[in-house]
Order: sequence, then C-alpha cells, then structure tokens
Amino acid sequence: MTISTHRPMYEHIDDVERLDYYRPGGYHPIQISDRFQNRYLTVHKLGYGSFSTIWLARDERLARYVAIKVATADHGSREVEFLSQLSASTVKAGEFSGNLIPLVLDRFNINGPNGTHACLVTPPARCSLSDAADAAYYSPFRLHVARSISAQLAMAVAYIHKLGYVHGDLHMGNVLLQLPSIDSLSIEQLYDEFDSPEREPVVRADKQSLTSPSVPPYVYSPIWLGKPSDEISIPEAKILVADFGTAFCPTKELRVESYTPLQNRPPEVRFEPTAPLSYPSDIWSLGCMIWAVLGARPFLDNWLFGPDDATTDQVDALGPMPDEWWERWEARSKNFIGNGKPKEAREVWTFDQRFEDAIQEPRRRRGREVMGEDEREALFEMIKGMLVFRPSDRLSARQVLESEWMRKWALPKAKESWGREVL
Ligand SMILES: Nc1ncnc2c1ncn2[C@@H]1O[C@H](COP(=O)(O)OP(=O)(O)OP(=O)(O)O)[C@@H](O)[C@H]1O
Repeated sequence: MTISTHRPMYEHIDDVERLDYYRPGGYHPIQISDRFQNRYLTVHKLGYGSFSTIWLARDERLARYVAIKVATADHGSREVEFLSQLSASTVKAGEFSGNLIPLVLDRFNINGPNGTHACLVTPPARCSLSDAADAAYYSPFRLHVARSISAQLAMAVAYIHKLGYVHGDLHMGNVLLQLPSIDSLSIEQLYDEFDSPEREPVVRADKQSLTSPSVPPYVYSPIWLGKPSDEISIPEAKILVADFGTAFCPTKELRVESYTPLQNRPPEVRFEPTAPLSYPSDIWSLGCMIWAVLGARPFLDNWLFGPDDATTDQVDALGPMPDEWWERWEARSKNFIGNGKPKEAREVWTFDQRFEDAIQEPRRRRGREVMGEDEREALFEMIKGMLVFRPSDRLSARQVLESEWMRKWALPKAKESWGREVL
C-alpha cells in the first residue's frame, strides 16, 4: 500500500489505527455491531497493526467470544494460510507447545470497498507483553513469572522451528498473554466489567463531509482486557506467540529482508545482506526478548536512531564482531578505534552493567527477589550463546531449552503456570 506523506487527510485521533490506511488496498471499514458470516457479531476493538485491525466478536453460533483479525486487502492471506497449516500440524503432533500458538477457529474473506480482506478467527487474548509492560510503567514482571514466560517463549520458538518455520518478527508486541474464558459474560456484562466501545467520528482535515465508502464514519480505541506486567501471577502467565504475517519456511523460500524492529533485529541482516535468513535469526530476537521479559528495559538501548546506533550498542555489549563485518561497517570509526575497542572518551554500557540496570536493580529497588549468583551465571551462558554475531554459531532453540538456566530456573516455572508437564 502506498501512503501519501502529504498533510494529514483526517484530524488526529489518539490510540486508533492510521486513518489514511482506510483506502483501496488498506483496512476494511468495520463498525461495532457489524455481523460477519451470519454468526460473528462485532462487539469491541482488540487492537490494530500495520496490516490489520483486530476485533472482539461474539460467535453467536457457539456462544463464545472470538478475535477476528481482518487483514488489509494488499496483505493477502499469507498469515491465514500459514497459521492454518501450523494449527493443523499442532493438532496432528499433539505436543504441549501447540498451546503456545494461536488456534485457528475459522477463516473467511470479506469483500468490501477497499478490496478482499483475509480474516482469521482465533481465541481472544488478554494483551501483548509490551502492553502489559507499558501498563506497569516499566516495572518488571515478577521474577518467577518472567522465568515462566521466558521458558514458554523458547518452547514456542523451538516448536515453530521443529515444524520447519521461522517466525521472523519476534518482539514483545507479538507475544500475547492468554485470557481466561469470558464466554459466560453477556455483551452487557462484558461492557460493565471492562469498558464499552466509545466511538470517535472520523473528520476530514478540510472539514468536507466523508463521502468515500472506504473510510468508516467512526473509529474505536481498543478494549483493555489486560493487566500490568507486575500484577501477572504465575497461573496467569500463559503466552501465545502471535502475528505470523512475516513467517516463512527457510527450506522453500529465500528471505533476506527482516521485518523485526531494530531493537531485536539480528545483525546478519545488515552485514550479510544477500545471505538467506534462517532459524538463527529468530534465536537472536528470542535472546533479546527473554532479556526484555526479565528486565525493565530491553537489551539494546531504548534510544536507537538507526542501524549504526544498534551496531554500536551490540559491539559495546558483546565485544568484537566478525572481522569481515567490521571492515564492511562504514561508520565504524565514529565510536571505535578498532574492532570492539571504543574511543577512549566514550562511556560504554557493558553486558554486566546492562544486567544490573535492566534486570537486578529495578527489582532490588522495589524490594523484590533478584537473581542469585548461580542463576546469573547460567543466564549469562545461555544469553551469550544466543546473542552471537555469526548466525551459525548461535545455539539452536532446542539447545536453549537444554541450557542450565532453562532446566533449573525457567522450565519449572512454566510447569507451575500450566499446572502440568510442559516438555
Ligand atoms: N487474539 C488477539 N486477542 C487480543 N488482542 C489481539 C489479538 N491479536 C492481536 N491483538 C492485538 O492487536 C495488536 C496487533 O496485532 P498483530 O501484531 O497481530 O497485527 P499486525 O497488523 O500483524 O501488526 P504488525 O504491525 O505488528 O505486523 C497486538 O499487539 C494486540 O494488542
């Protein structure tokens, strides 16, 4: 979809999807109370992304609530196809880790003024991990909850890899917390307990009336079914790895582009731009994500203004990069006098200091449990085996699961969350 960068067409509304995406090829205009497939009644908005809007609907046939992800018309049905295949393999494999991937309940297309939109029906979730962190003003998850979530993340990635796929966009916004069933609530009770949808009129910047059927008359901010990260308990810490919109099968498709945000993007995307990405690219992002789940801030600095900042930060934390990459890095002399050697005047944020600042200190300050020396050592060994510059030298997801930190500290907590064996 090509979006004009000229002056805005609509007056700004906080906390809603981009209004200029309501155009041919873009979002489908949906209003609360719209009905689809003669069974799904739209009752609220759940969220939105660059490629979709997500709606809470009542499945009137089965008396339950569902999430309907309605893709932009340009996006096609890739995610729907993909998750349907994963769901089918999950049912066949019967493995526990299938519980960590959204179950496809239904799929259909909507034809509308902006084109044909692939729709994916899955169970509704509570909120994303990043929404939970935002709601807690970056107070971290409790340590045992963070351990449980970390183990589940590794299990989900190992499972996706075992089925032959790379997720390709692992970050906190794409991991959801599962929602205990709300099916017994009537729509009125749902609105009482959470909140009812508030509609905001879409107003053209030139004050002309809206005449295009491409644009909805009203938009809605998402319902909050979530909880702040520091209030999540162990039984509530059950995750779903979502958004398979950029997943791929590395044995069937060559992918060199990464859609992962800079903070979690593996370095080979930049330094080996023609080499196809594969499973290790997910392992880098998984390492960054486990760090972000354990800590109150991400592994890389929050303030990355571009790829050179990310590379500088990676070298500061992890030491020298492969020599051929170093030679290829044009901006290397801005902050370094040699590979892994920072300019003298520069204060470097080391790996150990990051651990203190992100993981230990925020909990210590709040009087909460922090990691002991043994756990710290085991965690370092695992994370340093994941955040390795050269993709072929990284641990596999299976090896991550076999690491001491996972076995001793994380997997037992995942077992507590689910109240059953998880591996
Ligand atoms: N099943 C669900 N239940 C509740 N909320 C959901 C569900 N699926 C998605 N969301 C919400 O919608 C947001 C966007 O979803 P998602 O990332 O799948 O959309 P996207 O269009 O593919 O976005 P992106 O821009 O990340 O590619 C999520 O961060 C989450 O807040």
